[in-house]
Amino acid sequence: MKQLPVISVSGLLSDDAGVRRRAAAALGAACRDHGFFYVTDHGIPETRVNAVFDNAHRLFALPDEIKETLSIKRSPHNRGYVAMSDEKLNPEAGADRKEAFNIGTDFPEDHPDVLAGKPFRGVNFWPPIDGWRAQVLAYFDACLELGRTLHRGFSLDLGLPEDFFAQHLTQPIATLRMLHYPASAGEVARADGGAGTHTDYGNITILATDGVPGLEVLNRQGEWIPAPSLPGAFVVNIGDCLMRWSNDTYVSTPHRVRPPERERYAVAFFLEVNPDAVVDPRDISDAPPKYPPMTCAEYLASRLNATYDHRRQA
Ligand SMILES: O=C(O)CCC(=O)C(=O)O
Ligand SMILES: [Fe+2]
Repeated sequence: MKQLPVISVSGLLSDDAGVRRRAAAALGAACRDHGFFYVTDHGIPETRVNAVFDNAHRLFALPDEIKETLSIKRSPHNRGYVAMSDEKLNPEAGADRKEAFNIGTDFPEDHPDVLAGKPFRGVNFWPPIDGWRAQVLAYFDACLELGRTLHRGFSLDLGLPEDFFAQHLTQPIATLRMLHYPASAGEVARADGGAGTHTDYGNITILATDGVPGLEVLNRQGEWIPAPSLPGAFVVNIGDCLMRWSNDTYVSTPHRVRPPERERYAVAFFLEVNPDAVVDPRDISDAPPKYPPMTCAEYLASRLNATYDHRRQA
């Protein structure tokens, strides 16, 4: 494979069960064979995607003092601003040359789960920019809907009841993450200096990138192939949580971001499932389970703790 497969999701929305089943089989083949693919016909308007990039530009242009008031170090719930070099996606390689901003599933301050301090159930931090919150949440909701549609396809493909994942996606852990990579300015740097080689942690990631190259994916032959942005398409990849759940039927695939020649922006939507959902390979596979059952929140916390110094110190 030299190029990621392209999967149209329109068939997953058909009223005809046969059409849905065929669309799910094509999706499932991409999840088994590659774990990384483009998704087209997803129904999210270009204006919505453009608006979120515009808001990412406005956010990262804020002065450092303001971004620091929104720091992820003030949130036990993985929300807020991650400063340049504060993250190591590949802990063995060193710090990533990028800054990021995380928005989680939006809860009010007085929500019972927030008051109880449940993991990943916190308030978001909002930058002081007009219209920002509403536009970003609209994009968040659109990605969540697409994520639910894809999970209906996974259920069908995996031979489960079509609503198997829906019950675990009522109030999932989900993170919309804006990313900004500075121009490498011609320095010789690590091939994965923008984002260290890693697999994603959750069930799926829905990624939009601007036209600047940088993302690369490790194919089954062990070669790094570029994953350039394709107009109108998202890049979707399987994360480790769904790989575990499916007992390795679906695969999460290593990827990295090269330090880009020009500054680069990307917006990733990481979709997990409800925090208390038990991720148990026996739900999906009859083969001997390769992983013990774990809740989604436990699994995600274990992965984030390995990525951020501030979480281990807390
Ligand atoms: O910037 C990108 O294209 C990908 C970023 C990524 O892989 C991640 O944040 O998990
Ligand atoms: Fe990633």
